[in-house]
Amino acid sequence: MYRSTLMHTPGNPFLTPGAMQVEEDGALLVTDGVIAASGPYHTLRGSYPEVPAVDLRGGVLLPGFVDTHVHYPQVRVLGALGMPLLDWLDHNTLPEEGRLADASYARTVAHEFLHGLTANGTTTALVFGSHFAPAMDEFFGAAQASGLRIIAGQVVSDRLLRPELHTTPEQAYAEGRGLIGRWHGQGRLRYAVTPRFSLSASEGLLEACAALLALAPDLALTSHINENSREIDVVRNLFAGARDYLDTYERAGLVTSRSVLAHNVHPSDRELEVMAGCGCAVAHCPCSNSALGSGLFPLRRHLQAGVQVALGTDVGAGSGFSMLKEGLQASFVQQVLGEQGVTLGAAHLLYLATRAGAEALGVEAITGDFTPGKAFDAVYLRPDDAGTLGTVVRHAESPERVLSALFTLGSQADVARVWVAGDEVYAAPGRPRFNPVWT
Ligand SMILES: Nc1nc2[nH]cnc2c(=O)[nH]1
Ligand SMILES: [Zn+2]
Repeated sequence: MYRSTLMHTPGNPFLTPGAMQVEEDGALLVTDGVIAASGPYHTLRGSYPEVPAVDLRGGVLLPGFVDTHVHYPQVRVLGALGMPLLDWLDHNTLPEEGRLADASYARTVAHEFLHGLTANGTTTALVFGSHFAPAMDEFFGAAQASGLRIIAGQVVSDRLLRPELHTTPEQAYAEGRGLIGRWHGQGRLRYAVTPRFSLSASEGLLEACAALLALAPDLALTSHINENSREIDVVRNLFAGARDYLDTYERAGLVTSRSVLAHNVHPSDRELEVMAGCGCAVAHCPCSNSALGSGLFPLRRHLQAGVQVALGTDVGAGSGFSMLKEGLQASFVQQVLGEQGVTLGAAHLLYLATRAGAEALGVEAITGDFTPGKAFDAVYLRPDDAGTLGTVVRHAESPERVLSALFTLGSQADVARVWVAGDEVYAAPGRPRFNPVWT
């Protein structure tokens, strides 16, 4: 049993006011990694007098974060500011992605990347992989050892990047099939078919991706869409017969309820309608959109069309692995949009960072909130008493204000412990260990 302040969003606060549930002195009973009961601590204590409680008072226990868009080979190139997308790819990012041809280099990067996720409280992620199959074997091996829930795949491209990053439709299919056979469905791992974006993918390569997607019903598909105006112009010229950017994927059969497309900063109404109809989700990456000057995300139009939206950090165009920071930036972007924006309160941010991500990835029956029956995937945030966040939290007048302070001021430094399916996958170094106590 875990005793803490609990906050989670089993409902959707965009549809239902009051969708966030808070238990100021709450408890979760966890059996074999699954939440068996939840409620006020004293109620659970009465029902389960013999069960020891881990005392996590003084902080807040949230569902583990779900990052729906983050690039494994880009951890070392975080922090290059001031470039638009295509320059940033050419000058900053693709040279580094080429270095993952060396499997031992890739192994080190995989560990650095996975540590970034766990240390920030992310327990589930849809990960854009490397162009190299051996680098993906290294990654999946490390991901399996990390205990995280990871959906990832080899990135494929056959034009306009750098020659060493190009494949062919035949090679992409053969390597993807091998990786799916070795890793898809192993423990907490799943495979995502991953064409980089239509700009770097011929129609033949997109068809090879569709053939991979047909290999199993629970494979995912992820790519980029409508991120930057210059990128959109290039795609328009490359696919003369396509109605719009989405159509380049649609014609290949890649737009389904298993698809998660990142960015969509500049969608047409038709694209939003098709995405909503198919149940294709959008990974909104506000830090990346701001850093690359891609634009201000039209959240209101997505919500009105009924498109599922979740959050992604988009490391390395974004600003790090913190889903708290991503939530804050999402809120800032909507504020900057003025009347066209959607005011995002703490409950919206928590939903976008947890349950919405689980829905986008089709894993909401397993993770994303603390309803009994879900896995115990959780992050324990314990601000330092001496810091500004500690001061604000101590004086906050409501749990909602505590949560918005966590999004505003919280960081990796406040992540004390992280669990996936009841397994502790991270404990902050130098923090006191919380031993089970009888209370
Ligand atoms: N932000 C971002 N957009 C992309 N579009 C194609 N590749 C990338 C990438 O690595 N990052
Ligand atoms: Zn990306």
